[in-house]
Amino acid sequence: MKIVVDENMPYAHELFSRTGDVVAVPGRPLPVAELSDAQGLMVRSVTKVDAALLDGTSVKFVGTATAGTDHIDNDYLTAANIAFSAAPGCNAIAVVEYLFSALLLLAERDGFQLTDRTVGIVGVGNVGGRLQKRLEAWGVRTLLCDPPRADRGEPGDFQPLSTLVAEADILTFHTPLFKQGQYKTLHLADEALLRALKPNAILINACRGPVVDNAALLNVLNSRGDLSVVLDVWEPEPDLDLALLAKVDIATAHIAGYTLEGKARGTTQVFEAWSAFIGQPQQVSLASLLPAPEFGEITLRGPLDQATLKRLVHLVYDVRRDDAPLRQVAAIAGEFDRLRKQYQERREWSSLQVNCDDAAAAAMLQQLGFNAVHQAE
Ligand SMILES: NC(=O)C1=CN([C@@H]2O[C@H](COP(=O)(O)OP(=O)(O)OC[C@H]3O[C@@H](n4cnc5c(N)ncnc54)[C@H](O)[C@@H]3O)[C@@H](O)[C@H]2O)C=CC1
Ligand SMILES: O=C(O)C(=O)[C@H](O)COP(=O)(O)O
Repeated sequence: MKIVVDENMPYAHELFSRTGDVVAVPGRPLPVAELSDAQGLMVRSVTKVDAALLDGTSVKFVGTATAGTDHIDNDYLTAANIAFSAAPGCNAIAVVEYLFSALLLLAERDGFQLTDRTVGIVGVGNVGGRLQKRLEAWGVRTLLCDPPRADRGEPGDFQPLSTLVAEADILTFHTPLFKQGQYKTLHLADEALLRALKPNAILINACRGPVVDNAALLNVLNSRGDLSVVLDVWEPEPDLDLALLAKVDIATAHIAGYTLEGKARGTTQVFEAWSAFIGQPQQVSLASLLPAPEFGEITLRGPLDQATLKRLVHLVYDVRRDDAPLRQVAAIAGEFDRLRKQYQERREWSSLQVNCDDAAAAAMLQQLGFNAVHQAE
């Protein structure tokens, strides 16, 4: 049995070779000839999976080790009787930790406390929901917009997008990319929305580039110097607009979800689905795959304020390490994807044990997702 996997998928060789012969390939462009005799195809978001890729091949199962699925033609897969599985939520923690790093940096630069700001979260699923919990644990007011969940009558104080635009100091997008339909998100942040943002607002997009109209954003930034912008995703990728990049406060190459844990979860989720599909169901323990982190344990003495939280967060991950390289190479063809393929290992906050002599600090850090322990002295 031949299984073709994206080479940017940690642990894929180790896991999938339990069930067949594994061939690792680049995802953009993917060498189509490898698929003619393959039964399984495991991709990431950079590979468009449709009739053009799969017609005439022997592929019977497609897995994507990603949360987003806008690169998958589901109608085609159903019609062609090809099974499909994604990895919902695999990298949600990574995206939330990316956002905290960015927000703590902007708060320090502009001299504000996050607890004095209102954060509007558009799309309250795996990412948005975790973001809400961690922000609220820190004492930050959130406003939530998720029309599909509101229409299903799910519990939650869901507001119209216009309310978030009017009231949020920070507006962050965590929706799928829907190009059409009742819940269309393509250019959800259009020129009118961007112009209506509050004075000194912060706009964040870490879901899919086209959810924010990038041409409109550049127009608005040319006339509104008060806005701050954090972009992890771009319209288009990989050839992003260099004029926009120059105007953005924090800019990264679609790596918000790139913790080792997040990627490994993605691989294990699709491996488990694949192994069930071929009738050899296997469960994988993430802990058995992951190496020890670079920083394993630290002691925090005294209480936890925003400045201390920022230092702690940045011990594990500081988004500036991904901003600078993008600015250096964005103009060079192929470099956006190279940055993503050769991504320096990054871990989640839970990989750091924080020993605290202050019980309240330990309790807070636990709520935020650190492995915090109260050790009375
Ligand atoms: N930058 C990165 O590295 C990453 C990006 N993503 C992107 O972020 C998106 C969200 O990720 P998850 O939270 O894991 O997905 P999810 O599917 O768990 O949550 C998405 C939420 O958006 C809501 N939604 C759908 N249409 C909406 C609309 N028109 N307005 C407001 N809300 C709407 C859904 O009801 C759902 O609650 C993914 O679809 C993916 O495209 C996800 C992970 C990593
Ligand atoms: O999971 C998603 O959705 C993402 O956006 C991924 O983090 C993107 O990573 P690649 O699949 O493009 O490597």
